Amino acid sequence: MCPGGAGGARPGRLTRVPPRSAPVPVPAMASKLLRAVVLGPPGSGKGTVCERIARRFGLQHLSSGQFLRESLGGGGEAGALAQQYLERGLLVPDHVITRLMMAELEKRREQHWLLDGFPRTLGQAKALDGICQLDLVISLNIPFETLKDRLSARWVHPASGRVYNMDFNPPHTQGVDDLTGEPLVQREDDRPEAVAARLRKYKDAAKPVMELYKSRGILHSFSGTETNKIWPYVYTLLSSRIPPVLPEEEH
Ligand SMILES: Nc1ncnc2c1ncn2[C@@H]1O[C@H](COP(=O)(O)OP(=O)(O)OP(=O)(O)O)[C@@H](O)[C@H]1O
Ligand SMILES: Nc1nc2c(ncn2[C@@H]2O[C@H](COP(=O)(O)OP(=O)(O)O)[C@@H](O)[C@H]2O)c(=O)[nH]1
Repeated sequence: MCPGGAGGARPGRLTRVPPRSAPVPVPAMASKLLRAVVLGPPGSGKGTVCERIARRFGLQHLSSGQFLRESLGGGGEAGALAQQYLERGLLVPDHVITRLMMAELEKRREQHWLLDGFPRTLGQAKALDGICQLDLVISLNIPFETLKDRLSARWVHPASGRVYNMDFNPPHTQGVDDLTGEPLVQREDDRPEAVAARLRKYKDAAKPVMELYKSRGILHSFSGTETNKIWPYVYTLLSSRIPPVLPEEEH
């Protein structure tokens, strides 16, 4: 049974993940809790799209990468294990990320949520199946050249996960995080030579996950080179499932 699901009913880029302690307004008419996933290769705009969805529709944006980064400093077992993998740009083992995500989802039984970065393998998708029936899976298909360009222009604020792009959403002051004033960095694995290998690995792992969700009729794919052009379609899809809390026009 999906955490938060009642009986048989099926029930957070500029700021990559909204503050999870902040109350999220949920419209009174939303009777079922929405369980959604955004899939896509590195640089496809998952974080950007998730942040928009989270704000417009009052969903919690749950980023596996962000949870992992937060767990690193905690001195826990999951953090220590994960660190070795993150440092090498490898996927952490399924049982580590699955345990972490299940614990986070358990805390959010009563909220609408949207997963970013999880599940990434068939094993993870099956673990998610064990606790939850997904309503919606959004897949972002972006050409390789576009991904490479975006990632080489991506700058991040490591502590918060906030993401900027020198063309698309530059920081107010170059090289500095808007909220904290701390320096922005480029990720090692965003270099063009590293990107090709990451994309290959992504495809291999994601293919069976996509096939699974396609076979269930819950996969919705969006192709293009610009998030702003894809966004209205994503907005329309979400609007058919859950009432917006903010109008579409406000980015
Ligand atoms: N579902 C997952 N399974 C295994 N490892 C994960 C998972 N999610 C995140 N990680 C680990 O955390 C790291 C950071 O994840 P994050 O999603 O922030 O960035 P990414 O995987 O490099 O992709 P993107 O460029 O799309 O943001 C990954 O490189 C990987 O080591
Ligand atoms: N030029 C451009 N950059 C974009 C667009 N959409 C997202 N970005 C940027 O591309 C990079 C990757 O986006 P992100 O949301 O981090 O993708 P993710 O890796 O899939 O989570 C970030 O620097 C974004 O700011 C777009 O339509 N055009």
